[in-house]
Amino acid sequence: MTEHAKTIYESVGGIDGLRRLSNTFYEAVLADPLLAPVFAAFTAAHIEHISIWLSEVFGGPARYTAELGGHQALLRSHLGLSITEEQRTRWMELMAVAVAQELPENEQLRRAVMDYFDWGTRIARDVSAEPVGQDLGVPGPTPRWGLDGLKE
Ligand code: HEM
Repeated sequence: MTEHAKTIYESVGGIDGLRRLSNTFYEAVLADPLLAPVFAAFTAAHIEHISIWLSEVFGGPARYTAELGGHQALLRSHLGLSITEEQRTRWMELMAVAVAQELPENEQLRRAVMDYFDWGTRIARDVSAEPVGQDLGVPGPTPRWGLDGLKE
């Protein structure tokens, strides 16, 4: 019998694991002089929304698509933020610390998660250069990410 290969979502402890990761990460973001100004409009709902998004990307339920506007809404929430490469790099550094603190000690798992964030933050940075209200067309469905990277 072949064992069911676990999704990243399952391996990190489902949405509760992703909530812990998000909480730890945003605590650091909001204390960071380079990133705090970008998140001036931050609310607690942001942590829940990112946990729901990450759950879907990492192989859990498709709730972001069903309840929060899906891939297009995710992209739209970054319009107009003008994220610099320096800010993106700091975002990654703080996320690496949160991943080391909150995720299981499994190097393959941690690397796959950080690979997703490296990929996703580049998209966020590029979209953020476009003005608020920009028509993004219809993006593909919410990406799904596994231990081997982006799934087609
Ligand atoms: C893989 C990378 C990323 C993911 C998965 C992600 C995810 C999200 C999600 C789900 C939202 C919507 C939150 C909501 O509905 O309340 C959001 C908004 C936002 N994101 Fe990102 N994001 C990423 C990268 C970044 C980066 C690199 C920055 C800036 C350095 C950034 C800054 C923001 C800001 C300022 C908002 C609006 C916050 C607010 O509404 O209070 N994001 N992001």
